[in-house]
Amino acid sequence: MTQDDKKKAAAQAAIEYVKDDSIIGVGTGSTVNHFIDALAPIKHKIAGAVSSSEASSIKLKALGIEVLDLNSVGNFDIYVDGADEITEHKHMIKGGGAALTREKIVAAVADKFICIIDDTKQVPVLGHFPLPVEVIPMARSYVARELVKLGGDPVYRQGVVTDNGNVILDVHNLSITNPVELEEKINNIVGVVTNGIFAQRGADIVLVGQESGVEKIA
Ligand SMILES: O=C(CO)[C@H](O)[C@H](O)COP(=O)(O)O
Repeated sequence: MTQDDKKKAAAQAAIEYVKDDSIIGVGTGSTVNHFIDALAPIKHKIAGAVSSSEASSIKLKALGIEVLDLNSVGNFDIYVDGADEITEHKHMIKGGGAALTREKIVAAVADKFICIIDDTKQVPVLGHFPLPVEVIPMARSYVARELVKLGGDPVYRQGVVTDNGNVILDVHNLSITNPVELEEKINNIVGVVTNGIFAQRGADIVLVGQESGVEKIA
C-alpha cells in the first residue's frame, strides 16, 4: 500500500461524518483532494462548503458543490483537513501547502475538526517538519530575527505568496515540547499573521490510513 493509498483510505472514511443537508469545512492538500473526490457520489446531499484555499475552491466548484463565504454562514458541523505532523494529543503542524491561516479560521468555526492522515504523519514531538509561519511581507526580516531568538532557523519560502498576499517562513530545528505556549508566543510577534501549530484548537477526531486499514483516534 502506498502513502497515497493510505491518504485515500483516510479521506474515504471521513465521508461518514458528512450529514445530509449540512455545510462542511474543507481543508487543503493532497489528502483533502481525495476527500473532495470522495464527495462526488453524495454531492447532492451537501448544502455547501466553506473552503480554506483557492485550490480547494476550484476543485469543489468543478464538482458542482457551492463554495460559501464564511461570513454568510454560522457555525457548521465538521472541518476536514490533513496535517503535516500530529501527536497523540492531536496537536498538529499544518501549512505545508501555505494555507494555514484560512485553515485555522475555518477550523475555528467548525464544531469538530476531523484530521485525515496517513500514518507517516504521526510523531512523538512536533518540529521535525519545518513550522510554517505566515508573515506580512514588510515584517519578514524582523519576524525571522525574532524566530531565531526562539531557537529556530527560519527559511524564506521563495516564490510562494499565500492566498492572503503574504509570505511564509519555514522554521527549522524547533523541538516543540509545549505547542500551546509556542503557538501563542509566535502569534504574538508583530507581523505574524498566524503560525502552523494547531494546538489551542487541535483535532477532535483523527482518521489514520495505515496498512491494516483506517484507525480512528477520538
Ligand atoms: O496544512 C496543509 C496545507 O496548508 C495540509 O493539510 C498539509 O500540508 C498536509 O498535506 P497533504 O495532505 O498533501 O499531505
